[in-house]
Amino acid sequence: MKLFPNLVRAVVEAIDEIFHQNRYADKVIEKVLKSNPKWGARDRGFIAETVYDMVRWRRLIEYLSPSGDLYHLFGTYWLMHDRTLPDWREFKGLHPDHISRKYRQLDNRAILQSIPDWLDEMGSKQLGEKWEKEIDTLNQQAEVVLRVNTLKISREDLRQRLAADDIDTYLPRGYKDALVLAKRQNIFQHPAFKEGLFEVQDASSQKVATALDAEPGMRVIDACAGAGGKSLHLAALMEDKGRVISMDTEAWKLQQTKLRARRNGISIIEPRPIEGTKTIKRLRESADRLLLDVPCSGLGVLRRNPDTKWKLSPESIEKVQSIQQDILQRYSTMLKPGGIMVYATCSILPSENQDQVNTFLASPAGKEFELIEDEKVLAQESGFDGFYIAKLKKRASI
Ligand SMILES: C[S@@+](CC[C@H](N)C(=O)[O-])C[C@H]1O[C@@H](n2cnc3c(N)ncnc32)[C@H](O)[C@@H]1O
Repeated sequence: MKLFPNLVRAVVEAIDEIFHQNRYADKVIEKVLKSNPKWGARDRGFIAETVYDMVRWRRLIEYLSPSGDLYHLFGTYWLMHDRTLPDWREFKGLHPDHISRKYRQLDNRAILQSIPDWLDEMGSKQLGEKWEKEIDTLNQQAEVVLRVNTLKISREDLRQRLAADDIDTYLPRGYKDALVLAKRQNIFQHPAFKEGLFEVQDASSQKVATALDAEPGMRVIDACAGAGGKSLHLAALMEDKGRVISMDTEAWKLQQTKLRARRNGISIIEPRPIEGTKTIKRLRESADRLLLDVPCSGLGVLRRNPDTKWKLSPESIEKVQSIQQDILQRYSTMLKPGGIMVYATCSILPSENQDQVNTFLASPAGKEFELIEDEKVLAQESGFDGFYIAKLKKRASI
């Protein structure tokens, strides 16, 4: 594979901002790609994938590199993939045999898997023998999964429409609205996206709305709706009949939900920002179905957001866990007696998942609830993102 100086420069500049100025990888990549509209799809793909992969393998690269020089870091990354480096002045001082010897002698799992020590300890403590394979899987690149908007098109028809443009997809077993792209590409450019025929949503994430068993005509609250991925899915499952109240403390995210609903041809979504405790109290016992897709560490979606590894800390995880319990305690009051509530995270840590549900069930706020079932979705077993989905029922009043 030939390296082009301008593309390597773009990668190195992006890495500088992400590693040294602590900026978010997706934002930096977006800015870099915008800076040169002449780059074609292959160049863009090279820059984006190389930057993400270097972010993913940051700790290992820094360990193996002879120095912290950005070109040395890039060259080390390149050599780690058994590729050869061109004879550029910037790569002087890099020796493939030194790097491979250092790699062969390495037996520290946290460095090999390119994660902080505290994360390796936490994962191993909470997931036991499943941890090693899980972190290994979470270090691989994710596939691109589409959720077909069944309000507008069937899965088979969308598949054919994409195939006509040489976009091959496969049908993953057990996910009835999902299509997986055979090859990674920027699918947002396709006209079918602009027509609202699909959304990009991982297969594990597609299980969340399905777990609510929402029916047309019901009143559903999605209490942590964000940009609305699950609200859109819920509205499609409800055939755009009834009401989906999409709430979030970040009102700007709900603007996205609104735009996406329009593109999807959905009319039943009502965005409602959470302005304080009153917003919740006003909706007491008003929902047939309640989704709590709570903020979490995001450890189940590391394949998609590799820089999460470097942004998290034991303290930030502890903080998000207290928000999760607070949401369970206060928001569960919005469910009608006899209704169903789903608690979901994109984390694989029991402390954010079943432990939270058990704490809730043992508390006064949880005494009306019973756990119907829960699913601990590990990336190593599903082949998709790591998730947790618990389905609870509130006893009907007598
Ligand atoms: C996992 S994300 C939601 C993703 C979204 N459901 C989707 O499918 O696209 C969690 C969301 O919870 C929101 N959030 C954080 N604290 C909250 C709180 N106390 N009440 C409600 N939402 C909150 C965040 O702004 C974020 O959008």
